[in-house]
Amino acid sequence: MAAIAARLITKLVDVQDKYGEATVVLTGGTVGIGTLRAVADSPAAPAVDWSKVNFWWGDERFVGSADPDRNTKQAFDALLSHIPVAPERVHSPGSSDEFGTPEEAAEDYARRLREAAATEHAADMSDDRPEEPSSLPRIDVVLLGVGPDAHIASLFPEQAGIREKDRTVVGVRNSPKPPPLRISLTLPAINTAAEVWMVVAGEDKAGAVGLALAGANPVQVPASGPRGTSRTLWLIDENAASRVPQQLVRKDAAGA
Ligand SMILES: O=C(O)[C@H](O)[C@@H](O)[C@H](O)[C@H](O)COP(=O)(O)O
Repeated sequence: MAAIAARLITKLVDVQDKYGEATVVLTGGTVGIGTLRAVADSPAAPAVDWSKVNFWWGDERFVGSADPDRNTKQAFDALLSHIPVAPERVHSPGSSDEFGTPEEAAEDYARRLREAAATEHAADMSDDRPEEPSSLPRIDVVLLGVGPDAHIASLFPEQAGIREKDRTVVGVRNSPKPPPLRISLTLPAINTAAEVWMVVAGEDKAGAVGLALAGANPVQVPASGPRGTSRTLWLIDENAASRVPQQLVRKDAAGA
């Protein structure tokens, strides 16, 4: 995960050079959180101006705000509490302390994303600025783990979330991975990002990765759906890559 961390640090520095700030969407799970820990441990971490990084989450478990299951809490423990973030740039999805249902928390999160997009639109003085603000701010990098069933964020095979076409954020019930209640960005929202990085490790993911790279239908294999507008990177270890045709594997990515 040190290699993914180094790549992320470099990316954030590059984006800050270009735009003055950078926006990253984090994920939960062992690889997502392990990557953040590796960023915190990296001697290159101070190269990023962390006070000018906007943090959002691709999904969150709908539990109490102090629950150790919260992706945001795990991200704070792994990285955010070790770097000088600007609190107003850290956009944690709402918890079950603040909202009665995951759908209400999803609506609130979608509203905050819209507001960030509107603020960005108002500040954009460029000639090619669109007339209307979009419903999402510019996203530079989305990190996504992949489950053994090929889920990404909290979009699970055959469930309503992965079929969602209109909304940017959905409430999720009956998640096969505990806890059952979650909120998640939708695939159309994820696919507005410039870069999507699939971060995957372990042999139990090999089937999911193989099917995704073979171009399976995202409703059955959500991991085949994400596409960054500039690029989509698969940063996977050798075990997770064991069912990918060898011609598609670039060895420098192995062990990432
Ligand atoms: O909240 C979550 O659980 C996730 O965001 C989920 O999508 C995760 O990223 C994958 O399940 C991969 O998790 P692992 O890296 O632990 O396999």
